[in-house]
Amino acid sequence: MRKRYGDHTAVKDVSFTLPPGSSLGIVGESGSGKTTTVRMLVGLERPDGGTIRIGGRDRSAPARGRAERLARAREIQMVFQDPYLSLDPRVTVGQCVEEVLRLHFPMETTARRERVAELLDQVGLGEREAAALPGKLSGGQRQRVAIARALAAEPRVLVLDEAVAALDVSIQAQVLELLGTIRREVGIGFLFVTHDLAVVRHITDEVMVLREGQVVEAGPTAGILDAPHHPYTRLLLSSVPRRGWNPADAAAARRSLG
Ligand SMILES: Nc1ncnc2c1ncn2[C@@H]1O[C@H](COP(=O)(O)OP(=O)(O)OP(=O)(O)O)[C@@H](O)[C@H]1O
Repeated sequence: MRKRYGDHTAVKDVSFTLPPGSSLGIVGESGSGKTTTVRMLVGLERPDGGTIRIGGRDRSAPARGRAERLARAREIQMVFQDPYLSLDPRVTVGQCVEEVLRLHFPMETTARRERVAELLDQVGLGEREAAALPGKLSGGQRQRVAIARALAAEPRVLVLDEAVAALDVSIQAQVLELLGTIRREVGIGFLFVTHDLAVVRHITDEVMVLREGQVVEAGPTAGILDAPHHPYTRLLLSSVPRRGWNPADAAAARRSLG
């Protein structure tokens, strides 16, 4: 698929397949086109060219009517980096999850409330959190709410755009573990947008490296991270701070790539 903004091409040529239940990482420097790619998938941006198909349904053209929009929304859900912005501060956690159920599934109120409790339980939240406004929760808890809300639609694919980037490292680990469990239990596919290669190693089977709106390298995660072929991938790996890391070397490698 392709996307231009004015005379700047944000996504030139990106194409991939996500088998059911698998997890694909999309990595690349800031501005490489990661977010634009997933925004096209979920329907927040319109592609200028190419085809998008989820579960056999073509979604390259804009949705026609409410039923079609809803059906598309059910198939792919997104969790953003900042749940402060994506959760309504005036709506309790329980109501926020319930709204999604009301939108997608006709159900008796009692059954719906039970399902809300079940979804919150799945992400490690209880009655106390269900009754709270998002502002009363920690960052990690809010991200759990965003995950429960996305799961409520029972999507085939969950897009996580820097979904753990804003969390403390220890909370990050808990949320990543939770996501791993959910993938095993629910069999949902993950598209994980991140600049963090440690996260990629932990949570994805395959990885796709984007540079200036194009895929420079793609394949099984361990292979790419342990033996990258493309100089740009090597550069991304050498830019990760670790013992003995020298920022000057990483900056020089970046300059030599142009
Ligand atoms: N709405 C927009 N209008 C104009 N240009 C845009 C818009 N959205 C993105 N771009 C440009 O498209 C390019 C790709 O941006 P994109 O956000 O997809 O990159 P990214 O890899 O997700 O970066 P980051 O990690 O910083 O979010 C950038 O050069 C960006 O400035």
